[in-house]
Amino acid sequence: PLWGRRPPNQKAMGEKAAENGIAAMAACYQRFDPASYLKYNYTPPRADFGRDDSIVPWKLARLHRAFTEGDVRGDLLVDVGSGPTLYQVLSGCEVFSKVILTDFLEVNRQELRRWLRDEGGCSLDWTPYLQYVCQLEGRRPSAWTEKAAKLRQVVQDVLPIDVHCPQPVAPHGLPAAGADCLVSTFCLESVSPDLAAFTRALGHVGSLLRPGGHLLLIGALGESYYLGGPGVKIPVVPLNEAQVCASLVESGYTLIRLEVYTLPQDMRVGVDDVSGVFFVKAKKL
Ligand SMILES: C[S@@+](CC[C@H](N)C(=O)[O-])C[C@H]1O[C@@H](n2cnc3c(N)ncnc32)[C@H](O)[C@@H]1O
Ligand SMILES: O=S(=O)(c1ccc2c(c1)CN[C@@H](CF)C2)N1CCSCC1
Repeated sequence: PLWGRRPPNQKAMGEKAAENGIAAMAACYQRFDPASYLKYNYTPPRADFGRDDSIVPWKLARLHRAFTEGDVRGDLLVDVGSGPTLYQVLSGCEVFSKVILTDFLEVNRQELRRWLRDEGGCSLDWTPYLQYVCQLEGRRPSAWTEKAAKLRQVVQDVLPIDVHCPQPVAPHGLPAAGADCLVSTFCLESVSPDLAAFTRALGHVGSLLRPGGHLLLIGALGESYYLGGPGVKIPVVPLNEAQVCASLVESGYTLIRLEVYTLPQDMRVGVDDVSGVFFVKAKKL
């Protein structure tokens, strides 16, 4: 009889709801299409190297500065939730002797491996990105071929990852000492059903980082959805700066710098409802 049953445990109900939200998110990602995603976000007008107010120069310049201003050092850089993109490690590959790329989906890991093997058939030509970062480094743009070779040389592996697992990467996938630096772009808020899950995921990825290591985090502000393919609407947890800062502190990081970019109207092209982009440099306590 109902009156004889133990009242449902609030904690168990909360955990079940969290599991359901994460499972629903994973189901969305089964329809993610790398080629469409790259086209929506990494070709003009969003990826316009000729515009001073373009998001691309803004992001690449912040990554370049963060990797080269002297406090970030070590051997191993891990990119969390790489997707099918490489721009996020173009500066880091000059600073770290080992880079590990990661993603939840095999289709994205395959896209990355296609570029790394230089076999052709990639969905996007990264040359403009390589050339731009070479210029940031004071090199001539034609040095992009050397940078491409450098990146292919330092990438050690492309591993599966699930940021909702307390141990996001399989045992022995990474050295026991952890990574010296993590970079993650547009991942955590795009795979978490709510703010609590985003904060937990931040803590989980922190377990991959050695104490004193750095986290470079780029993400969307005020975004509630994006298109991961034609008709593939993926929910995003809308964040503001204060929530990003609070989640970092709650997950054991100390904030070094947070910068915000506000998307010009003509870059709001219907593939998402993002209003801004944040760049965070933080350190694991
Ligand atoms: C919006 S994309 C970001 C891709 C890339 N980092 C960028 O800057 O464009 C989000 C990525 O998170 C990955 N992802 C989905 N669920 C995940 C999970 N549970 N753990 C880690 N990554 C996940 C997706 O496969 C996708 O590649
Ligand atoms: O900042 S972007 O405009 C950008 C890049 C990627 C994303 C968004 C925005 C917003 N939706 C995210 C969904 F997860 C993915 N950008 C696109 C051009 S290259 C640099 C990054």
